[in-house]
Amino acid sequence: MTLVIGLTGSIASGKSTVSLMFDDFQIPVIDADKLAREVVEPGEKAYFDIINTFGEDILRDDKTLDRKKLGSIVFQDKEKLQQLNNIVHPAVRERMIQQRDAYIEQGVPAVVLDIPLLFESKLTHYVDKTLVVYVDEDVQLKRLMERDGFTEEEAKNRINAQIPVKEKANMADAVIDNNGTKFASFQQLEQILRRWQVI
Ligand SMILES: CC(C)(COP(=O)(O)OP(=O)(O)OC[C@H]1O[C@@H](n2cnc3c(N)ncnc32)[C@H](O)[C@@H]1O)[C@@H](O)C(=O)NCCC(=O)NCCS
Ligand SMILES: Nc1ncnc2c1ncn2[C@@H]1O[C@H](COP(=O)(O)OP(=O)(O)OP(=O)(O)O)[C@@H](O)[C@H]1O
Repeated sequence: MTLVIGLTGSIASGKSTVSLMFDDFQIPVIDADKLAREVVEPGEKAYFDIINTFGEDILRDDKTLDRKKLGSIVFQDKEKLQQLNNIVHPAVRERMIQQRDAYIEQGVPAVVLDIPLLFESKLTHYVDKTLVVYVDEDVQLKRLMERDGFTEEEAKNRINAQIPVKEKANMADAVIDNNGTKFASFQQLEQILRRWQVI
């Protein structure tokens, strides 16, 4: 039996940081952000749908998507964000399910679906257990501004496009408190995986 773990959090709460730690336990990770980048590469259906909806202005000189520009449009306009989600999400889900099922078929003990919008998009039925990477809001804001060079307003727009991470923590089967060091988070992950009997 394969345990399917849904890993989530809020923007810059530390999902990617924790997702790398699964490597130490030989547990594979399927990354929704990565798939969302693949499905909008030039030539893909979602790429053309995005140009039809948002215009050629959101392309860079080399015809790839200008993600910063598209982000600054959709994160200040809920309707436009919804339009983008409607284009990108179906293609991401299809690839995610295909990959999840291939791992289940191989009989691995556990597989992780790293999905930022696991709760927002009501995808919890894709997984057996939910794991939330939590940080306090002030730490989240600081790490986001530092990592992406956003102003406070830009960072808050992105944070506000998701359910507050505190609420997600309340809905989760397990929570990693990522306010401390990365090593402290690693130790919490190890304990959770032992409790779930996958290591
Ligand atoms: C708007 C886009 C082009 C901005 O790209 P950018 O490279 O700056 O950010 P990236 O994709 O790496 O996402 C960073 C983080 O932003 C947050 N985020 C991304 N998309 C969304 C969204 N639709 N709603 C809320 N938060 C989001 C997530 O926490 C994600 O981890 C891009 O995020 C996108 O195409 N989003 C729509 C697809 C989507 O929902 N992806 C998330 C997982 S399926
Ligand atoms: N415990 C920690 N201590 C210090 N810095 C951390 C810690 N965890 C994560 N960070 C840093 O905070 C930033 C956000 O972390 P990360 O990129 O893992 O978040 P994320 O949830 O994957 O973000 P996104 O939703 O944008 O994909 C990164 O710069 C990362 O190096």
